[in-house]
Amino acid sequence: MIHTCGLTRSFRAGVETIEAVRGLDLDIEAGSVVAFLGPNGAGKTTSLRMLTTLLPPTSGTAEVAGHDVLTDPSEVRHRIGYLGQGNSAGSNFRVGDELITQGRAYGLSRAESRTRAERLLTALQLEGLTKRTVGTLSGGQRRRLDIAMALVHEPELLFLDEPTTGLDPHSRVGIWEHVLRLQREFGTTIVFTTHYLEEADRWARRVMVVDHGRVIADDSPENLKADLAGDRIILGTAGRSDAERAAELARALPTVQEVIADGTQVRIRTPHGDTQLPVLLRNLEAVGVRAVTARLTRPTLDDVFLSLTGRTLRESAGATAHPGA
Ligand SMILES: Nc1ncnc2c1ncn2[C@@H]1O[C@H](COP(=O)(O)OP(=O)(O)OP(=O)(O)O)[C@@H](O)[C@H]1O
Repeated sequence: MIHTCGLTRSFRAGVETIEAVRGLDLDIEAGSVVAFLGPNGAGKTTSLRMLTTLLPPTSGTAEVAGHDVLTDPSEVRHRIGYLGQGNSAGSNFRVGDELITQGRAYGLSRAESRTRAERLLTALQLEGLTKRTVGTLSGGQRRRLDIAMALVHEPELLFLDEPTTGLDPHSRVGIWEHVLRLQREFGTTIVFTTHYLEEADRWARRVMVVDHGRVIADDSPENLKADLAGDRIILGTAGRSDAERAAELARALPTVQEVIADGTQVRIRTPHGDTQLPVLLRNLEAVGVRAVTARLTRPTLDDVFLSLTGRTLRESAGATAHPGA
């Protein structure tokens, strides 16, 4: 559905050249749900804008929904839906009319536009608001209308740039449930950007971690967390010598990534904490060492970002990426 090769975009800002996207190579299959996750300025929006034909690349190629973004932009646009950051429909129109007009703009007949508008309003639970003017909607309702607008021409591929930023947690979950239901129903490919780690983790099947214009990791959230961060087991023991003995036994376990004995505590990093913890407890018991406490914590995508870059995404928030070279 998306194939890019060496996609690059730089901007000139005075004497400075900002390399916003540096050689993006992508292969995204139809029906995927893919998240671009990265700090401010990482190049997520610039990537989406190139893929949606809104911004020409400096170099490289991109084929989206079977068409080249540079030589066939209108074919691409007919096949995709795009929800930009902070989009919002005009405020004086009624919700239903707004959607019908959008359908007409895509060349649908009035009857077809109306049918699709009704179906989308129902799917996005906006049917009770058809006659309301857009300006009276809440933030979450307005964002759902924006999504309906991006879907009215039944695109094969939907790009969502920070679809839930600024919404309350309840509305955020609601929006994702709607989008993913549509995805299941129509097989739409979804590509989205987000700052919310938990959204990428929960809703995407594939996460591309972006930093300084490059993809630095690309896998399912589960694999990223297991391979790059690992679970943490924290054992409390009755004394230092018990902790040292426990650390020795932990190091002997297969696939353990890191073991630190710190006073009476032992911290263990492993990709399979849930299966390693009972084994470790059994091994401890066999040598007469008692764990006073045992805790298993699962990693987050922020732990993944930390292990890749030495920074947390939260630390990076607000920093604009101008890496220089
Ligand atoms: N029109 C422009 N002119 C100059 N620099 C730009 C322009 N658009 C983007 N940039 C720069 O390119 C880099 C990447 O920006 P981009 O908006 O793609 O990042 P992002 O990952 O989407 O960030 P955010 O999460 O804050 O939206 C940043 O350093 C940004 O300042």
